[in-house]
Amino acid sequence: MDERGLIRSLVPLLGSAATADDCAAVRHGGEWLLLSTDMLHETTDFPIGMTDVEIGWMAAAVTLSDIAAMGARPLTLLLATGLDRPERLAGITEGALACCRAHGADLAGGDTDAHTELTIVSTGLGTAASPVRRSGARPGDLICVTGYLGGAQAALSGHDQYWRRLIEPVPRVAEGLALNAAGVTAMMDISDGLALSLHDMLAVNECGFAVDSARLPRPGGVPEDEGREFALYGGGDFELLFTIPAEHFPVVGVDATVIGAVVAERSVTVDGAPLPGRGYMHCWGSSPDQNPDFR
Ligand SMILES: Nc1ncnc2c1ncn2[C@@H]1O[C@H](COP(=O)(O)OP(=O)(O)OP(=O)(O)O)[C@@H](O)[C@H]1O
Ligand SMILES: Cc1ncc(C[n+]2csc(CCOP(=O)(O)O)c2C)c(N)n1
Ligand SMILES: [Mg+2]
Ligand SMILES: [Mg+2]
Ligand SMILES: [Mg+2]
Repeated sequence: MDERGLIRSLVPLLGSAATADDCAAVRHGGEWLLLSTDMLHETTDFPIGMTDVEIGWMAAAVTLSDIAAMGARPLTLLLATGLDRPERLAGITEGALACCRAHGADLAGGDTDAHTELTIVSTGLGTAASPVRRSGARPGDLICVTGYLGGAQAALSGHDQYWRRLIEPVPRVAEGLALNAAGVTAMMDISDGLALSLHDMLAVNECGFAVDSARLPRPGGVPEDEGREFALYGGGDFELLFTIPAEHFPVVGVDATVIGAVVAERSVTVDGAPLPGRGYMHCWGSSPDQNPDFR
C-alpha cells in the first residue's frame, strides 16, 4: 500500500474536496483561509549531515510551499516537534523562524514532546481572495514549472554541488502570488516529483497532460539521461507546476519554463508515451523491496 492509495481510500469518508488540493480551503468572510499540515521524520526526510537549523527551515518551507501552491499569502505557522534530544529545539525553531520571516509569515506557536525519532509537524495558515486549485486546467493551456527540476534528487544521488538545493528548499511564495494574479488555471507544488504531480493533477481534472522531455529544465552538470530521470521522478524540489493560457505567459517576475501542453485525452505522457506515476512516496510493506521507507 502506498501513500496515494491510502489517501484515496479516505474519499468515501471525507468527500473528494478534502484531498483535492495542496491546502484545505475554508471560506471566511470575503476571503479564503488556506490550511496545510506536513509531517517530516529524521530517517525519511532529513538527509544525514543536515543541521538542526536546516531541519527547521525545511519543515517550515514544505508547508509554506503548499500555501504558495494555492497562490495564497502565508500568515502564520505552528510547529509541533517530537524530540529525540531536547537540545535540538532551539536550532530547529531558529531555522523555521528564518524561513517564516523570509516569506512574510509569523511562527505563532506549536507543541513539544519526546519521541524516539525526530518528527516535526508544521501547520500553516494563509489567505487569498481567490485561491488557485489543482483542478481548472483546460486543453490548449501551457504546462509550466518554475525554476528547474531534479536538483534535490541529484544531491541524494551524489552530485554534491546540489546539496543546498536539497536541504534548503525555497517555497515559491512570491511566484505563487504573481501566478495567481496572472490568471493561471491550475497549480500545485512539486514536492514528490513532476511525474507524480502530473498524475495528481490528472486525478482532479477532466483533461490530460503532454510533456516534452527536451523542454524540462534540468540540473546543469549532471549527465543528460540522469538529469532527465531526476527532473521527472526526483522529489524535494518544491517548484510550482501550473497551467496557463498561452496569452498570459510569460508572467513578469516569474522564472518559469513551458514543458508541454494540456490535452483533451485523459492521460499523462512524455514525448507521446505514457509517463509512469513514479516518485517520492511513502509506502507500507514488509521488505525493503516493497517499501522504500523500510529500515
Ligand atoms: N490523513 C489525512 N486525512 C485527510 N486528508 C488528508 C490526509 N492525508 C492527506 N490528506 C489530504 O490529501 C491531499 C494530498 O496530500 P499530500 O500529502 O499528497 O499533499 P501535499 O502536502 O501537497 O504533499 P507533500 O506531503 O508531499 O507535501 C491534501 O489535500 C491533504 O490535505
Ligand atoms: C531522504 C530524502 N529524500 C528526499 C528528500 C526531499 N524531500 C524533502 S520533503 C519531500 C517530500 C514531501 O514530504 P512528505 O511527502 O513526506 O510530506 C522530499 C522529497 C529529503 N529531504 N530526504
Ligand atoms: Mg503540495
Ligand atoms: Mg505538503
Ligand atoms: Mg503530505
